[in-house]
Amino acid sequence: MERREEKPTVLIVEDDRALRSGLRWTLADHFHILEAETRQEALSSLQSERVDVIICDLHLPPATDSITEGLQIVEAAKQHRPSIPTVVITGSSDKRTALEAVRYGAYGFFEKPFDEDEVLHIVRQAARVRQLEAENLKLRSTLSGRRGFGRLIGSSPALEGVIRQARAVATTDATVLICGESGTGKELLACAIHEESARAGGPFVAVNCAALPETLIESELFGHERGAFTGATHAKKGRFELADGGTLFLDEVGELTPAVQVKLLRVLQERSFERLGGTRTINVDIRLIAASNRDLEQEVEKGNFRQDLFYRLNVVPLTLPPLRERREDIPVLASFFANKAAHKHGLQPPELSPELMAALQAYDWPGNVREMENLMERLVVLTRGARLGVEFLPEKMRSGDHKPAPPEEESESTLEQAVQALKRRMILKALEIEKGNRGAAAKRLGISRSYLHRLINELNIAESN
Ligand SMILES: Nc1ncnc2c1ncn2[C@@H]1O[C@H](COP(=O)(O)OP(=O)(O)OP(=O)(O)O)[C@@H](O)[C@H]1O
Repeated sequence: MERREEKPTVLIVEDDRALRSGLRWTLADHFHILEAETRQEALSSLQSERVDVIICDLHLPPATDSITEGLQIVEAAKQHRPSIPTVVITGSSDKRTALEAVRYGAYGFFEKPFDEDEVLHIVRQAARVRQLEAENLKLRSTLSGRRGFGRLIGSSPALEGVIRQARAVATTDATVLICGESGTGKELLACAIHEESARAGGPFVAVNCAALPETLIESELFGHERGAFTGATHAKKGRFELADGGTLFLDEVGELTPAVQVKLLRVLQERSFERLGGTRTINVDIRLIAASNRDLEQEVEKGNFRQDLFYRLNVVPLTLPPLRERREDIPVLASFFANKAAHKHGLQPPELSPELMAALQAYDWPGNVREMENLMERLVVLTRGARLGVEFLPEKMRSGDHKPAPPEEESESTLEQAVQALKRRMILKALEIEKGNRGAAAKRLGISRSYLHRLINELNIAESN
């Protein structure tokens, strides 16, 4: 398998072709170069490729007269771990915009027409910062001893039972299927299995099958050749190729369309595939871990999921229980996430009051550990104090009687809260009508499947099967 040489990768996001090629020419000796013309193309590269530095024009189509497209790229780059430094390109009379971008989190800027030495210098510095941050992160996770199964906080018999089984399977190459409600830690467990396996030195590539638009899934998974479809301006590796030598984690595998299920089955049988629009057979050496928050056996019975594929995936089944079925883990998780949030926001680790602990213990956690993580961060940020109490808890948790919840619009006081409550209700209704099928629910709501997926995560919506 061909491997990219170890130069840092710079993604140039610029719709002006001449400027782009000038930058490529300036940087190509020292960096591996990727190019994009729009925000969408840039975000897709960020998902599928390792990018170390982004150079980005703030004025990108379709909104070339504003800087919103560029700022959204700066924002997306900040979300990566470690974050990806962005260097923005500005016009000569545009210094205020550049400073605004820096305030927004951009690493630096340069003006057009650009000076080659200056660009090379700033991009080198940005790449160095990224490298240092990556080393720092690695060091921190080694020092805190949280690698592999050590990342999973909790000591309930239920969690320990799953970890025991996972430990046994980690040393093998067997395909694993992890089931559990949304937010129970399926991806974290998959990553831990990878880190404890002989493949730990290879990549761990996670794909959320529900978050990818239906039209893109095949090319995201298997890659495509140049010209394979309109807009395929260059060849691209799929996630299977990117995971070569490591582990591929297919999250929400129950969301795959029948056509992709067939193709996946073939790949699992033969360990080889062709890119979209290609004829060359590509062989990969991967370990597959799949996950689903739906009961796949039921999906097979309903005819939504191929039985042969289910058997291929379900070699070693692991089930992560919901948080309400392992309440012993709640206190330690709450303290862990409170400390983590405090560290992130530069605050002292807070103490958790007994009233808060009692409320956390009594709650049912429909969004599981993810909901807990988000809540603790919110409490830490709002309280900014040495002791976390119940004053900033959502009403439904403070009363201790959260079942059944009151109609949310009535209990929400701001417009934003009411809108969120309405979104949540409509999404739950659509999912119920479509029996949990996210594609159909998205269609019913008139939004894309990936947007629906984002909303489900943002609003901590727990789906029932
Ligand atoms: N036992 C745990 N200890 C520490 N952190 C945890 C634990 N379980 C889950 N988390 C954290 O909770 C969040 C949600 O976990 P994760 O993304 O692995 O859930 P998931 O089951 O894959 O969710 P989804 O089905 O929605 O993709 C992550 O930030 C993860 O690190």
